[in-house]
Amino acid sequence: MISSMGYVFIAARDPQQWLSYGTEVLGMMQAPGMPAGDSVYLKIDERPFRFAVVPGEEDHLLCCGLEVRDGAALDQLCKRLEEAGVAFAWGSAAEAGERCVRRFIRCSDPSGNRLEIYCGATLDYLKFVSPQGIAGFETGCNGSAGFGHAVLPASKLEETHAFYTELLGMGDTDYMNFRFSEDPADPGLGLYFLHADNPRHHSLALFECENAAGCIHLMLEVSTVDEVGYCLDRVLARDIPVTSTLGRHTNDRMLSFYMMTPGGFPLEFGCQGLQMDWSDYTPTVSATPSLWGHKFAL
Ligand SMILES: Cc1ccc(O)c(O)c1CC[C@@H]1C(=O)CC[C@]2(C)C(=O)CC[C@@H]12
Ligand SMILES: [Fe+2]
Repeated sequence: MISSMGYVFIAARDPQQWLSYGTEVLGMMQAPGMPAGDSVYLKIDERPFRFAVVPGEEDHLLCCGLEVRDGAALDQLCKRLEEAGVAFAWGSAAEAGERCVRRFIRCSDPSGNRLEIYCGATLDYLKFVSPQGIAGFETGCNGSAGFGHAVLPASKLEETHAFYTELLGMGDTDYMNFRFSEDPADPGLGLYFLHADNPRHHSLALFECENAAGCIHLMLEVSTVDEVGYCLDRVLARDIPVTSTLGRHTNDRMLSFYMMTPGGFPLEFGCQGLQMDWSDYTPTVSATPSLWGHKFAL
């Protein structure tokens, strides 16, 4: 039912930090079609914006914007939330306008992650001109594959997984269990990878933990390995902490590295992620996160 991970709202003590980070390091574009003010809007494709950074008391992820295909899908989803007794509220017309969507609702998942679920996203078709010369980000036709993925903290892992799969209709892609100790009694920490109705291997992952920044990481995908390398050079030139070295993930074959953002959470920057066909897919359980590399510093 969810078609993609469309946008995020990020709270920042100083949104201007995100402007320089987003444009100079990530190669995103300051969104020309969005209001200039205290907030910073960053664009990577036909969508007016993908990251909205608004002034706040703390640096953290505010919410994820999940896209559904049309108004009927949104109404159907609301019915399911109502039947399940999940509280939600309609955004106002003015708020929908700010997001460049027709209609949206707000709700929270069982672990407290805030969501907006919307339909009717506007395509502004303003030419994407990367300040770092990136030809394009991988977001699918008209941005239908979303900006990338988000990994969210889920202290109530199983309940939260059920919320996204059974209520929102996302699909299981993969599961991993991380054991950080040798103790055989240690159950480890679970990580669910979930897909939306697009070819991206996962649009959302849920990691069994608490997290002050409200986000384990966000991911952006570019088209070539060179753009990943150029970005890594920009990161190193600015002494931005690399939270994981370059590596290739097992499950989605993404070649990526992770860096710290001004939001207090990392961002994964990668390429070559698998394009999946969900019509004939069996969810997997993976024993290891990476084929090579990805030495995590945190
Ligand atoms: C394993 C994996 C596959 C595909 C991805 O896009 C991806 O981000 C990951 C790694 C996710 C995960 C994380 O972000 C938090 C820290 C984790 C749990 C680790 O300590 C190893 C794998 C990491
Ligand atoms: Fe990731």
